[in-house]
Amino acid sequence: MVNVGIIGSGVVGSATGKGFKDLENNVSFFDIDANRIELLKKQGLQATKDLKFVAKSSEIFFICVPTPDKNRNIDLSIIKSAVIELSKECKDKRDYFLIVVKSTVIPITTENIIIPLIEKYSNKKAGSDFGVCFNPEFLRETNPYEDFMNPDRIVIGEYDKKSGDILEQLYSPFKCPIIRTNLRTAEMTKYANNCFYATKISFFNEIHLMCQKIGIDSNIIRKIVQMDKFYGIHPWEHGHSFGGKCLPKDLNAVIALFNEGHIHDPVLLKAVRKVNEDIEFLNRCQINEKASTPIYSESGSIVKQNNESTYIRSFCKTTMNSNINKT
Ligand SMILES: NC(=O)C1=CN([C@@H]2O[C@H](COP(=O)(O)OP(=O)(O)OC[C@H]3O[C@@H](n4cnc5c(N)ncnc54)[C@H](O)[C@@H]3O)[C@@H](O)[C@H]2O)C=CC1
Ligand SMILES: CC(=O)N[C@@H]1[C@@H](OP(=O)(O)OP(=O)(O)OC[C@H]2O[C@@H](n3ccc(=O)[nH]c3=O)[C@H](O)[C@@H]2O)O[C@H](C(=O)O)[C@@H](O)[C@@H]1O
Repeated sequence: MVNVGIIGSGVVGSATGKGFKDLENNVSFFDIDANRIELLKKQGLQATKDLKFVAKSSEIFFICVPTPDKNRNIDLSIIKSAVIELSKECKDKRDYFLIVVKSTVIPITTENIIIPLIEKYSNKKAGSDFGVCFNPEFLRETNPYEDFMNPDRIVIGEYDKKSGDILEQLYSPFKCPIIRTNLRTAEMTKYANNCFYATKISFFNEIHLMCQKIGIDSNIIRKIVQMDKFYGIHPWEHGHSFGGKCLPKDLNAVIALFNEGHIHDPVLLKAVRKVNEDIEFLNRCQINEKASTPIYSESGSIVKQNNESTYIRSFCKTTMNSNINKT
């Protein structure tokens, strides 16, 4: 039995806390919204606006506060303030404690922002006085508790082995794979998961837009495509462009058909081709770097031969950036 504190008891915090409570842990919920607290109390749960009480009575904290969008970027102000307030209340803790970030944050937030804030406001030292994990949540709004209790996998990004061991122990009743990794990999995994989902939706919507104009039901296509055994699998290590006899030519053909026919500007498929060209170009640079042969710019002119790898890499980067700006 572990003493768990939930900081931010909304969709994720409530599901997380209820789940660990149902797994025989002692869970207290904290929130700044009195209505949220009342709702949880009515469900017979230990919920309070008293952060001092939660800080004192918990050994593992889950930070589940919002990280909303602000001008198409992440707003970290809420999580920063929540972490600061919790850290202040942890100043007097004598025993080791673990802080687990479940809120979705961009890579290296936990290392560069969260941990320094905890150390500053608690006067404690990461590693010796407290541990830190980033533990992305994959539940959906529609089934939060069921999704929390039945994850496909549990990802534990750990500051150090001790932090990861403690969190893995808490998750030991779960039967799914538990992946241990570093903090930034876990943070990025969450974004990759959601962005892949979003890409698939926009991909089939792009197919839909193209098909709609020529009388094809794209839902039939989706059903056939997802029968492919490779559908959900990414067959190889990243960093290699795709080639072969068919993928490049078929991509060009479908882009040309729908673009030139002014049926739909296939922006997503063009982006797929662009990424592939950039990867190809970067790899060519690196091969040239190794072979120290001249590099040819896209216009065909020889870029000044220079064996300085930093020069070659920065040339590739500049070229790629200028190309990206063109799209
Ligand atoms: N909703 C979802 O399906 C999922 C959300 N997430 C992520 O989890 C995080 C939380 O999202 P939700 O649970 O959906 O948000 P929510 O809005 O449902 O709940 C957040 C709770 O935090 C409380 N709160 C706000 N400021 C606070 C503070 N300073 N201290 C304590 N509590 C505070 C709010 O009153 C609210 O009750 C976000 O980063 C989100 O991206 C991750 C996976 C799934
Ligand atoms: C990759 C993935 O499945 N992400 C999940 C998603 O949860 P959420 O509840 O937002 O998922 P959802 O409601 O099924 O879909 C999100 C959006 O996508 C739309 N949607 C979904 C499926 C589909 O075929 N077409 C479509 O347009 C939905 O209408 C909705 O607007 O986002 C959650 C989150 O991070 O908030 C995340 O934890 C969940 O795992």
